Amino acid sequence: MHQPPSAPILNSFPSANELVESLAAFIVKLQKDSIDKKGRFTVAISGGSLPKQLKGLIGNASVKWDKWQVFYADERAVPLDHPDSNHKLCFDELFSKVPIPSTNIHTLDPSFIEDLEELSDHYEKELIREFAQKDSARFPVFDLILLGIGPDGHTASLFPGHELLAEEDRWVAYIEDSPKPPPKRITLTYPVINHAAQVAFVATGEGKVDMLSNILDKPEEGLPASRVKPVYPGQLYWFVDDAASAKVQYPRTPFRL
Ligand SMILES: O=C(O)[C@H](O)[C@@H](O)[C@H](O)[C@H](O)COP(=O)(O)O
Repeated sequence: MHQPPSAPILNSFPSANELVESLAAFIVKLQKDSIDKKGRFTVAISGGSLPKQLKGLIGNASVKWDKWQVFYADERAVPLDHPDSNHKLCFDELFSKVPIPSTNIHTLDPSFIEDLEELSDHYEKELIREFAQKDSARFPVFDLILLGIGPDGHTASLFPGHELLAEEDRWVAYIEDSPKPPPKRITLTYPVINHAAQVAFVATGEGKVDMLSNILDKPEEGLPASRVKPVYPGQLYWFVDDAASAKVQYPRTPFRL
């Protein structure tokens, strides 16, 4: 019998520093468990303010960068050195500052950016290469997917009311009309996000306060971020600061590893 998804775990921190340090400790622990079990750690990362929140990993001797396989939860259809590129953002904020082999970072193929169908198919094949022969599951099982939330409740490039919310089959899909610029993007789909072993949202600042309480206290509204419900035994975590969670009624859990 199928178990229902576990309830999200909400960790709220009084300061930005405590959040950054706790998030790094959480990631290092998941990394160790994954490497002990499978010899690798598969992570998907989105853009926005998230890469900056990962600075607790820089200079951290416990991080085994050569065992990481990094994908982007969503990416903009632009060259890799374009100011809108999530890869450029992550590279500037994190990957240029740590000893990760460049072959462990799975970027989109910039030669396909004019053709979104090709671009997303190609990225899906990149995932298949990493996951399909190693795991026999229908969908890839990322060890960790790290996501942000937008002011309209979007996450990755899954926007309210968009047909991509109903995607049940593809691993990677494209969007040509993103309400957040730039309009052309590719994104992991819900089946992939919801098959991850762990998913963590990171959201900080009072600008997120109303949206955070909508997502956590009114999941029945079906905002894109509320639809992130990893299938059992997957677990969803929230790493937020007290400014962002000020209006949330949903119970907080004291942070522990
Ligand atoms: O490429 C993107 O646009 C992002 O992946 C997007 O989903 C982002 O994570 C949210 O919009 C939150 O952005 P902030 O953290 O900047 O608020």
